[in-house]
Amino acid sequence: MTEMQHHVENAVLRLNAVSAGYGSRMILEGLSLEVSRGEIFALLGGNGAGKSTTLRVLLGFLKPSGGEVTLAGQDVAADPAAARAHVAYVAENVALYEHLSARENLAYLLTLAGVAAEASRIEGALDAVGLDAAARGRRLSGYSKGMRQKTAIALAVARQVPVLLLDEPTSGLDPRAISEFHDLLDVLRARGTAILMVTHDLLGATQIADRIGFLSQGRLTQVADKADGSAFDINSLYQAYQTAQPGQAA
Ligand SMILES: Nc1ncnc2c1ncn2[C@@H]1O[C@H](COP(=O)(O)OP(=O)(O)OP(=O)(O)O)[C@@H](O)[C@H]1O
Repeated sequence: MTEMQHHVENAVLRLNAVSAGYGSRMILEGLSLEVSRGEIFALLGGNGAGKSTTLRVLLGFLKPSGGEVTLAGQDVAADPAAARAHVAYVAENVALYEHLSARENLAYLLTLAGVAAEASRIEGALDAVGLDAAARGRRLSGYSKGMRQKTAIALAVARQVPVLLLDEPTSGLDPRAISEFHDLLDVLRARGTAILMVTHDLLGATQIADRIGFLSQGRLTQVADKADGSAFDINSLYQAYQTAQPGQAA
């Protein structure tokens, strides 16, 4: 297999020259971005840069006016429901059932997703995310934000989806919860999950991401790759971030 083929086959999440917007207002203008198996891509950009719009396009809720979007090889525009079967999306404010326990949430949501809700699958997923065993039978209404997030990610683990989309996952988490969250992302990366994480946390991104991209005016203006050590220096990235946001405070 050639280098090029290898790259394309490993790209589980792929946006190719995507343009999308609302009415006549274009937000994404020829955005190309790929995330491979076992890769964490952090997407940064100022308010209104189009990060959430990118997630909406990936989830098939906003149809691009140009370009292609594929998840695990499935064209999103051709069959959004089929594409969504390959992806788990964890919003900033995790949407789960407050009156149900973590176990009950998983059992219910797995059933809705058409996945067998066996106890062993549920416990295995809750083990993988490190949710305290004593809390698993308690209602979510008493959970911290970090525990809710673990529960939401456990659903992704139990569904065995190849793609995970995270929207500002560390906002509102304390340093210890952020560190646990990063450990969890490490586990998912090792399992081969392709992770796209929208964040404002540049420091956290340098700690956990393999690549960091800056979105500005509907395009990726900079992509830093951890494999190139110097490119992951926080100071130069901060400057790149500022440059990517003309007229905006970072
Ligand atoms: N449903 C909508 N209809 C019209 N315009 C919208 C809609 N949703 C978002 N926009 C506009 O699209 C632009 C990009 O929004 P988007 O939410 O993608 O930005 P973002 O990068 O996620 O920003 P933030 O960091 O503030 O969450 C913004 O100017 C926003 O006002």
